Amino acid sequence: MSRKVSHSSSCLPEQVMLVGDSGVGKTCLLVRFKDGAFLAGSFISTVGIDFRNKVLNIDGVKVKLQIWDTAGQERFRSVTHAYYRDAHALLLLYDVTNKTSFDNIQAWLSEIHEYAQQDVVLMLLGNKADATHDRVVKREDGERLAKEFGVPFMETSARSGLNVELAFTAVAKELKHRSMKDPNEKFKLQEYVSKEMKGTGCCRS
Ligand SMILES: Nc1nc2c(ncn2[C@@H]2O[C@H](COP(=O)(O)OP(=O)(O)OP(=O)(O)O)[C@@H](O)[C@H]2O)c(=O)[nH]1
Repeated sequence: MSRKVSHSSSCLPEQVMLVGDSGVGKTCLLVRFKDGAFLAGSFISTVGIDFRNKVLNIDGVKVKLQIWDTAGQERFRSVTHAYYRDAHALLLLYDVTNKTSFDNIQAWLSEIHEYAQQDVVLMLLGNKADATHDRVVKREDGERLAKEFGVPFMETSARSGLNVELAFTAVAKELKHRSMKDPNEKFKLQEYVSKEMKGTGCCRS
């Protein structure tokens, strides 16, 4: 995707899309990030696509994120396809308590390669890391898969807030650096994520 103008200076929003199977927690992750709350209770599936805006201050520069929450259900897949090409970043989620959602990541990646821009910023998130008793996908499995496909990875929890801010901030930093005119200023998303990431042990955020 060639974006010659600086989005930060032209105030155009950076478009970040949340994708993954139905029920992995895309809406909850967005609500946690936007409002700092967890949507507990009955699960209402997203219909089609929804979006929220949030402005982040990244190293003194305002970065506007327009975050699209897509429906994970198969029947809305054609709607989602239409939005891929305009996305600057994709957060691909699976649910650590749902093996099928993890097994489907390869299919999601194929879809992303087919429909999204070649240089789209991509990050893999293993959500519901708080659900220790129900966990069926180990963190190492997520790490292995991410390494295999060369994408940054972290576990998150919309319930506890673990790494939620970090996931969006990391993407915003990468997008900001890409839109800057100074090519000498390099930002390494993978390194930043590894440095800042919190584990799922005793010290959750
Ligand atoms: N324990 C736990 N439950 C979560 C977490 N995130 C979401 N959930 C629960 O998982 C269910 C589905 O969450 P949603 O955010 O609606 O899932 P979605 O991916 O947006 O689903 P679709 O809209 O159908 O694509 C809800 O019952 C949430 O309360 C989390 O981090 N931890």
